[in-house]
Amino acid sequence: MSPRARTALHPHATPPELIRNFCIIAHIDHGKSTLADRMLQLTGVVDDRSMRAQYLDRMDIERERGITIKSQAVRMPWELDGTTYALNMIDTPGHVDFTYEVSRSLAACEGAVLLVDAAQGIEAQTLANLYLAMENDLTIIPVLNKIDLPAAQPEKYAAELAGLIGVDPQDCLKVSGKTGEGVEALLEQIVRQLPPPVGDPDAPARAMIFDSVYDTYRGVVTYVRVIDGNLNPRERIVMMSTKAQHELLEIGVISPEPVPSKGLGVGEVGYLITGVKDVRQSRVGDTVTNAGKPATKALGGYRDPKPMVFSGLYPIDGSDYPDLREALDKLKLNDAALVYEPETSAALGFGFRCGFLGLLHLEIVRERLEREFGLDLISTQPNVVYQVTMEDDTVVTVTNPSEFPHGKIAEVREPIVRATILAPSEFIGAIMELCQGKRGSLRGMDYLSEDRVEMRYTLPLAEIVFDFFDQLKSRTRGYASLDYEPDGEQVADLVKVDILLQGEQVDAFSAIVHKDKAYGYGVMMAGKLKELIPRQQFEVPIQAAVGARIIARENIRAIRKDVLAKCYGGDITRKRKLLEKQKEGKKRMKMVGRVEVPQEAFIAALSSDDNGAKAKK
Ligand SMILES: Nc1nc2c(ncn2[C@@H]2O[C@H](COP(=O)(O)OP(=O)(O)OP(=O)(O)O)[C@@H](O)[C@H]2O)c(=O)[nH]1
Repeated sequence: MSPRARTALHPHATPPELIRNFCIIAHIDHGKSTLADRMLQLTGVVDDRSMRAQYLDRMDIERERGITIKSQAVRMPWELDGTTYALNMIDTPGHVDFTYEVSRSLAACEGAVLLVDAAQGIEAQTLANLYLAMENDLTIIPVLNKIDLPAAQPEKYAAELAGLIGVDPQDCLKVSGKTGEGVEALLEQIVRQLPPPVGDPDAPARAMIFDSVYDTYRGVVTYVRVIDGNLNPRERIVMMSTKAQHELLEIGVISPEPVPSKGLGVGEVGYLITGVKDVRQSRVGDTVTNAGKPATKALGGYRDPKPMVFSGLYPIDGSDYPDLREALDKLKLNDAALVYEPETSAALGFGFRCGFLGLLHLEIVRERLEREFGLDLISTQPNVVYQVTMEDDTVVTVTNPSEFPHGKIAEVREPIVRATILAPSEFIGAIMELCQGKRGSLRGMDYLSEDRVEMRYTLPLAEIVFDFFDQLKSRTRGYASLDYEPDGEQVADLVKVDILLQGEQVDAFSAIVHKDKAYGYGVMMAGKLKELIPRQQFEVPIQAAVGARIIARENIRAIRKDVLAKCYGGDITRKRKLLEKQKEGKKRMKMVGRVEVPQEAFIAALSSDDNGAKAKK
């Protein structure tokens, strides 16, 4: 049956009692996307011929990295006892940076399949996602996955999982997303155990926007979940926060490609197209209603995500600045957690200071900007947000080291997180050592089973966002898992380290670091720049300074590069040509005071691979 024929089963909106909205939540790599693939196949939404692994991971980056970044909603028919139900599945990302996507998806569902790898057991994000689902009052179906693996211990982990959510171990379903074993039984339980959506079909329409994307041909495509009433093609709709009115050109469901329908009713999940090109018209979290019979009260909306890590993004070619602005506007539509505002840097020119949920988020945004919009970008050293209180009680919020105030500072506060680490108990010592080195303090520790512990720490965000996860993995041979959430701020001994070239400060290289690490940063940066900046016609000192105090120094020795040296005697045109060529080369240089710094030196000095700012996967 073609997708179109299937929706013809319900030419108008599907009655809510035949709808089940669910998501799959799990720790990263526990097999959500693979299970989703099997469901698409079993329900006939994707035929065997068109099937490819990770079907719903539509972005190239997702497929290459094998991770889910965006949530995806898809509708699948499933027959039970002679009745055909519409199952709306929302596939969600597992990485801690994308928890925001997960929480939005959860708000669109009545139930969650909690998936646990039967060879690994419960991990840190299993817990984090479970708590999110519980906060949203979702019905939870516990499922052990990968039972085909020889190392699987479904009985052991069923007991762990059952203990966690307070059910009988017998009630944990056992499946293999790879072989398909147990997946039909799971689909049946989704219909039986999850409650159908409730809403008032006769009330004015209210639909929640949970995602939107920009399509070059069709304009903005908005994904909604209908709470009350109906939305129908050709009627006029209103976005409640902006009061903007549009005509609904097309409305439909994703199954697995967009399929137009004759309307969406209570509990349904689908998409809207109004032909609008202005990306700001469709705000995630906004409520859509009918213009003819508008609702008076908007739905609750989502909590705005708070960016945790900031970095400057600059086009390598300064003339790409307007393109970068447009690209950010479009990307923002598909990534509500991204924030940005224009900034200028003496060294890098015009760019944007952008806020991200974490380093992986930064990496993904940068990669999407480069790939989807063809931009070449440079990103500056990432940093967290600091609150600086001056002695006269004024408070300065610092998202960029160059904003760090001069003058009399009373205290500097940095963000901290509440981290949960799950690991086999033999690694307790190694984990404690790592956390202490990162200025952490232990809040508590519990045994989940006799050989697995949960350790809870308070840690500075700045210590955790960079290489913490890599170090944790290497010290625990890959067995530990980590999750964290913001937990306020603390006073810390922080200083700003500046890098000076011949006495001139280079803003792009300044960093705010803990006092004990200032020296390390200064030596590292000065050493790196010495390698990267070519010799000039005079000696160039590179210094690292905290305030007026120099903490590290390197020297680039002088050289006199006389391009005319070889042109003895010689004719004047040849000389001119050589001088022209030298001028060309200079265009790609940035001047810092009298020092010429090649663009490549900035890129190399700030490249994340070298400064230890590698994102965790
Ligand atoms: N043996 C076996 N391997 C599986 C099974 N399900 C998934 N895998 C493998 O586990 C790995 C992770 O699977 P994914 O489906 O990509 O995991 P995910 O949870 O969607 O990952 P994220 O989207 O990044 O959160 C892949 O290598 C899969 O091939 C299973 O039932 N059995």
